[in-house]
Amino acid sequence: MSELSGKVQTVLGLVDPDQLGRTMTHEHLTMTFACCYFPPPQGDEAVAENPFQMQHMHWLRQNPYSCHENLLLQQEVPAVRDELLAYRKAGGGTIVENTTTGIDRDLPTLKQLSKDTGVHVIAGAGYYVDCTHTEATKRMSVEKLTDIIVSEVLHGADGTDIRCGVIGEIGTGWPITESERKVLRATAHAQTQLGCPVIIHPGRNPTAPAEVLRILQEAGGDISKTVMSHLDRTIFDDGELLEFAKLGSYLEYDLFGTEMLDYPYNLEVDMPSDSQRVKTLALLVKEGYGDKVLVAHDIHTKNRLTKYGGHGYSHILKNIVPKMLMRGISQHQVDKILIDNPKHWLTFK
Ligand SMILES: CC(=O)NCCS(=O)(=O)O
Repeated sequence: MSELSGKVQTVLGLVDPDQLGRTMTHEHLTMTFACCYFPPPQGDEAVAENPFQMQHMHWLRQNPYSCHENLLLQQEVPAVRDELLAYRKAGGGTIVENTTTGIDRDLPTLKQLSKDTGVHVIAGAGYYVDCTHTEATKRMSVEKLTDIIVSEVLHGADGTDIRCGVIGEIGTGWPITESERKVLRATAHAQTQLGCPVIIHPGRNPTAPAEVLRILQEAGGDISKTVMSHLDRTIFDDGELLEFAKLGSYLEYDLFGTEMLDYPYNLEVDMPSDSQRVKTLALLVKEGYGDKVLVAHDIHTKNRLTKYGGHGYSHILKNIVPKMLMRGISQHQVDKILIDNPKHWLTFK
């Protein structure tokens, strides 16, 4: 039996799963999202150049990806440290930091943030979406990719001895590219060796999540230990959602706090409000999927930090939990979503 078995691996080492407490399973503390810059609407170029003023905050919420500076979360380490202290005060215990290769993972900073704040931080192994894969990555065999991912968990990543505790977020687009398929197969092979948690960023099409699970399953992956992220911007029809839920992965609503009229990466998408997200969680619980639901904010741009008038990492604990209770989700069920489900997912087999 490996030393990881029955434990959770944080950036500060192995911990007992009962120590995690309330857990956000999909956040970023330091990363760059420059890969996904989207040009501003015509006529808004001047605002986009200089957006961090009070009168531009609404614009920034509507167009977060159209300002280069907004995509550089890695410049905000002191603000993130303050946010983590506030998160602890609000009752938070753990954050899964989903930054993988391609969007500037910074393990020494994650380790320091965890030491400074007492929040458990779990880092992600593997690769983000195709446009961030280097030519060298694209040329690698599945076996080579598997070895790298396994080593990031067992020995440390990016030339450090800081070890990752999950694989992901593994990035996929729509359609899924050949390079992304190889990374998915490598993810499944690494998961088979390690018995570890996996988390997926699906493409923006309602059929993308099921297709990813199919590829993972064919390569031997453990779907019951895999999280499907970003369902709030991916599957909109309740019937389709319940069909997808039958496949057995964790179901993650991780864009809490995001309000935007036009979702630039897919204009077909109507981004739900937080109230609509809570309604969907209540549906999943009622239909018997309460032990599969996970939640987070997926903070990946500056404007979502409280420093810039955003909701911050404590929004779910402070505002969404009361709303969940008001909409008939029991305290017992809330505790499952925030404590028990993350704990079971994050514990190595
Ligand atoms: C960092 C990341 O991948 N966030 C997801 C943004 S998306 O617009 O929901 O795809």
